Amino acid sequence: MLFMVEMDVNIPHDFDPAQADRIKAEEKAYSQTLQASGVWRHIWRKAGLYSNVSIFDVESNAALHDLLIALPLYPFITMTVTPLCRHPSAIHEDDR
Ligand SMILES: O=C(O)CC1=CCC(=O)O1
Repeated sequence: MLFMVEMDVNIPHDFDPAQADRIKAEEKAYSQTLQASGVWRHIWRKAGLYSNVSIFDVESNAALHDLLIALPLYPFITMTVTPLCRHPSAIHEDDR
């Protein structure tokens, strides 16, 4: 099952910068592990924003939920989740 997840990150200005850097490093490692596994298919920065748009390929809504709430930055992220399905004009076999 494919989902588009838009993540807007908002770390409070008075949050400890060293702790923020540690959490960002954990987030990067977590994200890159899931990208390598194929579950986190795409991640794109929204230009000019501390936001990304990501595509996940997971087995179920519950699997996506578990993955998202485990994000190290989760307490600082506002998310929008959109289920996706294959477009009839898609030419790439993995767009499903
Ligand atoms: O910087 C972001 O958009 C938040 C984020 C998600 C995965 C990652 O590595 O950073």
